[in-house]
Amino acid sequence: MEAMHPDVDHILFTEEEITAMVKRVGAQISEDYKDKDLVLIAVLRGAVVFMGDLMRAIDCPLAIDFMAVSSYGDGAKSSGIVRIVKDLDIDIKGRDVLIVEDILDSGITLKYLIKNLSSRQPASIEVATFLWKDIEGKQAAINPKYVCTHCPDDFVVGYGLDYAQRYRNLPYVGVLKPEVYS
Ligand SMILES: O=P(O)(O)OC[C@H]1O[C@H](OP(=O)(O)OP(=O)(O)O)[C@H](O)[C@@H]1O
Ligand code: HPA
Ligand SMILES: [Mg+2]
Repeated sequence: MEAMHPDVDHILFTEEEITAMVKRVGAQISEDYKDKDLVLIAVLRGAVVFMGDLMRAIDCPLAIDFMAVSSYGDGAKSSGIVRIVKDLDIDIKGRDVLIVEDILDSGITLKYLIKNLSSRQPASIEVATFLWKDIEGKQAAINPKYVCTHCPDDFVVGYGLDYAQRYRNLPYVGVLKPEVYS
């Protein structure tokens, strides 16, 4: 295993653990969508790493597309305002949409996306998130159908997740040392 980054306090999920979790969720999705018209929509930029692994763990026909929204900017707290930076290229009307996210934290991003994408009349819409900070009272009422793992209420980085655009390339998920962002 590679050395831990000096800005990381401790590792939450190792590369090996992540591989196993993504395979498990991929198998579930393969079973549920084998007779459907699946479109995976990844939310840039954080979800790209999970998307790359998840799509290869799904064994049924699918299409992919990307949307870019941003609410955190370069900070460790959501601004509360979600901006669409890049919209979909494909039409999702009548198709089975699965939104692919790296993390469900306050829920502000997903709440906005579900509302926005639902208005385009997909046949179905569900969420697959790599991490879920399901802390009571913190979140908008969102129930992701597919979750790789739950996560404590700390600021985490790695496996696509950033702080000020850094650390996305770490192959594990770790808790960032508070002195790095405070
Ligand atoms: O549940 P929430 O509190 O809304 O937080 C989750 C969202 O925030 C992060 O994205 P960010 O806006 O930082 O953009 P990024 O994916 O480019 O890092 C993360 O990738 C999720 O999309
Ligand atoms: O804990 C987090 N880490 C990185 N990005 C995030 N976006 C929401 N929560 C987080
Ligand atoms: Mg981010």
